[in-house]
Amino acid sequence: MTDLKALGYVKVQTNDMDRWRTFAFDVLGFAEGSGPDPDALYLRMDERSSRIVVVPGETDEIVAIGWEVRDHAALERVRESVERAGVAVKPLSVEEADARRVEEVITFQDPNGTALEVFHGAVLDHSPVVTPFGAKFVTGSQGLGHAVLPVMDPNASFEFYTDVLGFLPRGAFRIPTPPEVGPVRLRFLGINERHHSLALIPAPHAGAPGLIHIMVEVDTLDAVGQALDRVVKDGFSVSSTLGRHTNDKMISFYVRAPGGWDIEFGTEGTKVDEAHYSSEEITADSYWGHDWSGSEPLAAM
Ligand SMILES: Cc1ccc(O)c(O)c1CC[C@@H]1C(=O)CC[C@]2(C)C(=O)CC[C@@H]12
Ligand SMILES: [Fe+2]
Repeated sequence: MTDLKALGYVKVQTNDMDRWRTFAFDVLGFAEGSGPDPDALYLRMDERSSRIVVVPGETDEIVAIGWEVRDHAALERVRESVERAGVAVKPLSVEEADARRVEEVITFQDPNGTALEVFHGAVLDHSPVVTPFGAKFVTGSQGLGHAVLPVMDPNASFEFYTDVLGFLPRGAFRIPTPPEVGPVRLRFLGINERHHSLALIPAPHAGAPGLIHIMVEVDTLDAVGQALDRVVKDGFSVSSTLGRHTNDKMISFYVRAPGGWDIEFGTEGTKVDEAHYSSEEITADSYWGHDWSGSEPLAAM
């Protein structure tokens, strides 16, 4: 049983803040959130003050992934488990926790060098969530969505996330490769009813951007279609056309964010009942759609 409850927040940096501002608010339709850094963009989806934080930087890359636990006791259990695995854990200061709008937060690196944060006690913003095009994001106990990370050592990463952090395997997809390459499996991992909060894709190199995609879910197909219309109209690159995935049943499209990774924007994700679930291997990524042929190469691949 894992103490991690949900994907809480994601922080990324970019060298094109202006394009990101347009992308976040005018195209994808996030609400404007709040936070302490006047130079940052705070993307709001729900009663949290922000779910995605975009800060200026030299390079485009992931800064931190925030995983949520129930309370202080759960945070202590995670800290002990990570330390037992031989990984150094750093508690962040009260000021650093305040800046993240949480009560307490620790940080450590996953085997790929990605900075993870584990926190409890999110501070809520009770003002209405006013998204520019009226979209409603699906979050709550399912968290903000999912993150897909490139990993250089897939087995070490899978073992860390399952054995140390308690993620549950939620199936795999064997990526079609020539026989001489051997099996390459994209692995899905969950911690709540969302089919996957994390997926790991074997990739050749570490470093920027350290991210394949972030998925966010809205509550209607119309909101997905309307976002896709704005993506095309504003000249953002559609990495994958609309399609329905075979595992989480989500209807989504993928759009290239400034920085060489994608936002997956979807709806109709199924909910997993862990009491009756077994891990399965899908043999196609989608029932229909999801044509990647127009995609610019991912920076991580
Ligand atoms: C297969 C799948 C099921 C559910 C998801 O939410 C999901 O993101 C995926 C994987 C999509 C995946 C990708 O993001 C990068 C390029 C990939 C590896 C492909 O070339 C096929 C599947 C693609
Ligand atoms: Fe995805």
